Amino acid sequence: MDHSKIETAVKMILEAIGEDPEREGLLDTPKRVARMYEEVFQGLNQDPSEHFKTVFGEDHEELVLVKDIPFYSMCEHHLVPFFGKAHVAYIPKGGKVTGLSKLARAVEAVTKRPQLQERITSTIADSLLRSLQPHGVMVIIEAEHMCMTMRGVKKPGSQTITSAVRGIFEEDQAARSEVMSLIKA
Ligand SMILES: Nc1nc2c(ncn2[C@@H]2O[C@H](COP(=O)(O)OP(=O)(O)OP(=O)(O)O)[C@@H](O)[C@H]2O)c(=O)[nH]1
Ligand SMILES: [Zn+2]
Repeated sequence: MDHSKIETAVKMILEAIGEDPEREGLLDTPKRVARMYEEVFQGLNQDPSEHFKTVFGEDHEELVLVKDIPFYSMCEHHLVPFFGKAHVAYIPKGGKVTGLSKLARAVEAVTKRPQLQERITSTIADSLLRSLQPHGVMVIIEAEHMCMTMRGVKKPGSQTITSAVRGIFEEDQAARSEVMSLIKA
């Protein structure tokens, strides 16, 4: 990541809003923001599928759900945070299960970029589907968008829920309901 470019840009924004980038409290701000962007955008060069290379041979062809995975992302329209919880469910096939933490690692890789909630949801689902070829995948994300709470339409507390449903979950209403009730439990 080009830190000096970020620093120059942040200094220009501070000047543009009528601040004095040379005052004591702001002197190190461009450097801090560059370090912060390095951290919050660290998923940009990551492929979530990389995490699904850890595969165990386990004869479990029933639901696996990791729920309440906290995440923070940045809305690509306003570059302000949106954050919430991701729930990732799949039904393994052919004895291929992945490490549970890898589901959370995939969420990290996909959320730490300028993003849209819909794209996060479908990217995780499609990546899991391609990597493990399971019977089905279901990803649900619930989030609060700060561009809708602290500015603009100003609706604090509003939640956006997105889902991506693949494979067996597309036809099987009971399987979808099982996931939904476990998420709510
Ligand atoms: N679909 C989708 N929209 C998002 C997401 N994050 C932010 N947005 C929306 O992106 C839209 C951008 O709309 P614009 O009209 O181009 O920008 P704006 O004038 O700042 O819009 P307002 O937020 O309505 O003030 C807004 O409606 C946001 O709520 C997201 O993850 N998914
Ligand atoms: Zn936004």
